[in-house]
Amino acid sequence: MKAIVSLNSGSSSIKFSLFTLDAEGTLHLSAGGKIERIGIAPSLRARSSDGKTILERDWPGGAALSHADLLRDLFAWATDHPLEGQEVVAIGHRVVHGGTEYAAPRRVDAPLLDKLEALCPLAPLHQPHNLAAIRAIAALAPDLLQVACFDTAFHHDKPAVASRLALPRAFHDQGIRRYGFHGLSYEYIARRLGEIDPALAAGRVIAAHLGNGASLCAMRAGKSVDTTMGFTALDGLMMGTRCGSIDPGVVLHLQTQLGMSATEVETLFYRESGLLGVSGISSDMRTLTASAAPQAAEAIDLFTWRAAREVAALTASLGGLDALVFTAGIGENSAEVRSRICARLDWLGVTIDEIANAGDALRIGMPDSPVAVHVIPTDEERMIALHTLHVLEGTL
Ligand SMILES: Nc1ncnc2c1ncn2[C@@H]1O[C@H](COP(=O)(O)OP(=O)(O)O)[C@@H](O)[C@H]1O
Ligand SMILES: CC(=O)OP(=O)(O)O
Ligand SMILES: [Mg+2]
Repeated sequence: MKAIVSLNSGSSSIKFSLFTLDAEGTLHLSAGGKIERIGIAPSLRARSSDGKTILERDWPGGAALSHADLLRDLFAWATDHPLEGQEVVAIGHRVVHGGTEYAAPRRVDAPLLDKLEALCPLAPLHQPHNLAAIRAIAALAPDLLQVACFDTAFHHDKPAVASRLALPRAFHDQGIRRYGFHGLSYEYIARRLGEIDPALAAGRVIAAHLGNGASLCAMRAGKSVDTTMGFTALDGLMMGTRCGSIDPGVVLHLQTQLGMSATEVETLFYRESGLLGVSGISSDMRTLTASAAPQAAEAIDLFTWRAAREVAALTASLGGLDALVFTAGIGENSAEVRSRICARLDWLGVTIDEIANAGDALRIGMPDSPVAVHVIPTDEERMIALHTLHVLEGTL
């Protein structure tokens, strides 16, 4: 049976899925897994579609292991365990930055890789891992179709006003503009909400992708009209290790007054800030919600305050709000974070049923809440597989 593999390298995780293709060309999940807590204490778990664990592994003392190290181990395991009766015909990848040029999934070739390589400085926590995985697979299986699916693509056609920075025009013209990320996740959420509640999906929706990277997307009729991330995945919300939006005067001060180099500022903003920097304890929300330290509470407070504030800002972009959807690692699993964000949005008509919320139910809004509130698990891997299938079929 033909199969498609999806690979999604996030900032703290590597997620992967195997989908088989039936005679009608429909995808069926066969197995999936993730390596999580990369940079802290990586662990891997993969399950078959019936929920059985097929692979479990820890890397004790593995905080220093990079995405590349862990991918190497994963590929070594995959090579030692060939799939019986399944022929992988394509591998789809999440590639975080597609720049101005790539607004749709693309078959990978050498010129494309060179163009994407040039975007690495704009996504240092992601793009290098995304491309390293593509190159590693190309070395193992040079004839295998590989497809790049861009996080930026979903936002490509958002209104001009949500794409422009208030800089002289020449900077915009050379690509210094607001792109937006987590697009595969938002595309999936838009589709899924369309299945769950088509009328709601046709309205004004804010999706909150709260993972190690975190952003919001304002959608009207399933299309992105605004988003909190911009030129890079550093903008917008406070994240696991990223500061999110920051007064540009701080950058100038760090460099001119504190003598920090550009590389030091990059490390500070991408890797040492956010939940990790404010708490001084961890970038991982599970650790912080379990901690009694006041610094952990302060980090969570700042995270939820920022998220609520940005929901209000995106509500202005939409001219009102019909639904708020939580997704990704924190959004799907942390009732406490959802509750604290929604409590700050009570005035906007976001009122939740705490019992449904505590149970991670699909619908957590009060029945009479003016704004519907949902928890929808994202599935970037399925979106990648669907795009890869379209490229395979030549329909893209
Ligand atoms: N049960 C949980 N409660 C609170 N936070 C959780 C839970 N499960 C996962 N998370 C958080 O989700 C974040 C990782 O999200 P994820 O979407 O997997 O990351 P990535 O951005 O790397 O794809 C971490 O902060 C983790 O602590
Ligand atoms: C774009 C981004 O921040 O992705 P992730 O959430 O996987 O880190
Ligand atoms: Mg992610």
